[in-house]
Amino acid sequence: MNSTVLKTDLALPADWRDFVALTKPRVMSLVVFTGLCGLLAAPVTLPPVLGFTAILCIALAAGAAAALNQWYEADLDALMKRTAKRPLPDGRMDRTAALHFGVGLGAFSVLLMGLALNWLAGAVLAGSILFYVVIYTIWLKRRTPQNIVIGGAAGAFPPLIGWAAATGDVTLLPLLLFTLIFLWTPPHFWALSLFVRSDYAAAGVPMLPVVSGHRVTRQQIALYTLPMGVAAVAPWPLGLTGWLYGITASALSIIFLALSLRVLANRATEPAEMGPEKKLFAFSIVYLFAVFGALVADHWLLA
Ligand code: HEM
Ligand SMILES: CC(C)=CCC/C(C)=C/CC/C(C)=C/COP(=O)(O)OP(=O)(O)O
Repeated sequence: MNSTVLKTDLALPADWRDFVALTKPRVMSLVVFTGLCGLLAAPVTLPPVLGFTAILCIALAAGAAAALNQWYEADLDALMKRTAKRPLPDGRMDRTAALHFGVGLGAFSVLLMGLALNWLAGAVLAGSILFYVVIYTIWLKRRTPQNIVIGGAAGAFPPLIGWAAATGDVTLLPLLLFTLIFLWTPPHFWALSLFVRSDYAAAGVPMLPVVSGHRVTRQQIALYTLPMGVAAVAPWPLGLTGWLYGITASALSIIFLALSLRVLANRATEPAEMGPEKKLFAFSIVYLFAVFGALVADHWLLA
């Protein structure tokens, strides 16, 4: 954080809606869904109360990480159109409230996970909060265009945490699910960054399209999509899932690849209303919901 005077220094008392907004609930929905699928695809079925507690802990931890991210970067959020109306830059909440909320929620989620489920799940949950806040937000985001490649690992942990909560260990399938989200994050984010490039440029954030331009970003998107598809399909030939998952993941990965090739072929330097980048970004979200949904359907219907 720099020492710029922000509206947040003069903030009004926030109401509960501002605290909900601080948890980035729409992004959290996919984080929680992948965590739930990791838990439901595990070979151990938890009693419903424990399963619910584990998912609640993942949701609270993701909300805590989002709050701490916004506590640290209120100055950046104030400079970008997309984020200027968030509770801190808009002056509806002061930074200390966001910090206390984030630390409290994060500590509570980790303790509850450790005590109610197991400490492996608790430790990985703590690690993912710290990864997002310290490695991505504080260390890498303002320094390198590789910020989201490395920092994106934070968002890849939830299925592994769900699995660890159910079984107390981590095997090849949750590691492949981690790898899938890890490789999905760059195309997901770089597609979006191509059409909000001017926001990042105005805020001085070194995202790939700002530093290296459209062409390189589009090449990198296509480059990550290939191993992402391999990681998505791999559990099927390895015998870790059945045909239902395998066929769904293959079909969706082919569509993802086709959309990324359209992005690669695009030469436009101004964002279009429904250009290939917007389509790929929207599809990236549907893709992850559908692949993880298929994993659970496969496990429960074919097991
Ligand atoms: C470093 C990694 C990531 C970065 C930088 C990133 C960045 C973004 C950004 C900037 C948005 C625009 C929406 C907003 O204003 O909040 C977005 C949307 C979204 N992201 Fe990501 N993302 C990352 C990883 C993830 C992960 C791991 C997930 C879930 C597994 C995810 C799920 C979503 C969803 C569901 C949306 C749509 C939200 C909406 O409908 O408004 N993202 N992402
Ligand atoms: C369990 C647990 C702790 C999960 C964490 C999940 C996680 C790391 C999700 C990352 C998603 C996300 C919105 C990144 C935004 O980057 P940004 O902060 O640069 O986006 P912004 O520009 O919208 O603020």
